[in-house]
Amino acid sequence: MGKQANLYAFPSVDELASALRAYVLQCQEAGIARHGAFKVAVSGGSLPKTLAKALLAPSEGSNDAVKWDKWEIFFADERAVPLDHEDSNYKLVKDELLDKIPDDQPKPTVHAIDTQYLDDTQELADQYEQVLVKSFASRDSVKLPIFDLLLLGCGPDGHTCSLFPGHELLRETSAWVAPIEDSPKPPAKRITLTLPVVNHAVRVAFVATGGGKKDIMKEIFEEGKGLPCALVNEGTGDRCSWFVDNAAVEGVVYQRRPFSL
Ligand SMILES: O=C1O[C@H](COP(=O)(O)O)[C@@H](O)[C@H](O)[C@H]1O
Repeated sequence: MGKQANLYAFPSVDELASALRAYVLQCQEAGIARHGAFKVAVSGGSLPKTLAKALLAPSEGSNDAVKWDKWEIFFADERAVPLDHEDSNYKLVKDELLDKIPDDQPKPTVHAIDTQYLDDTQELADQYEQVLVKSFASRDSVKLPIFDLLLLGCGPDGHTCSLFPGHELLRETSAWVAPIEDSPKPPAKRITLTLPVVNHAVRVAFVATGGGKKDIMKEIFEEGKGLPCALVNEGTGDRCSWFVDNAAVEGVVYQRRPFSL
């Protein structure tokens, strides 16, 4: 059997956040060593809050520093709304994390959507794909962009990014970024990284917390059933790590690993 996703379960969100920090910083150092920058895409939903807990904690020395000036932050998915709209993933990440980076620290480069294309989700997706093309080199020279890290959430239906169970977008093979106009979770109009891009990342980390996630975690880890999160597990193997609290995996039959880098 091929290598499987790592499942790290913690008694509390604080313990999860501390391990997540160590993991993200290891990915940061690997990205900087590879190409002088850390290219990371983040989700909305419940992830930014836990991520902020991890990254805004005081540094415990030079090996534990968030090098914000090296960070290029992209969005794993985004809703087709203005950047100050309550549904905007950019606003969520800004409010929870970016605005709380202490003033004496450098700021990351943040790649938001271009809101002049909100009325045309295909164009919105194409324009965001061009942002990736500029950062990762041309589509002619690279078949797929390789993110250093994707930080993803898992919806209660098993969706991740804006890739929903049973949706035709799961079969997209060519686009890096795709529009969706019929998201079952509002708002309906969004753009998302496609499954091939997600599965091509150097590392993928899911964060899922709370008892509300345990039923879908059981389905993902015990049955799969083509759920988007399960497709990422299958596509990335042990490049994929789940950071969960015990409540999210209560009763889930899947081997937990002790966390270590
Ligand atoms: O709609 C979305 O939902 C997912 C999952 O959110 P969560 O609140 O259940 O963690 C999120 O990852 C995605 O970015 C967002 O657009």
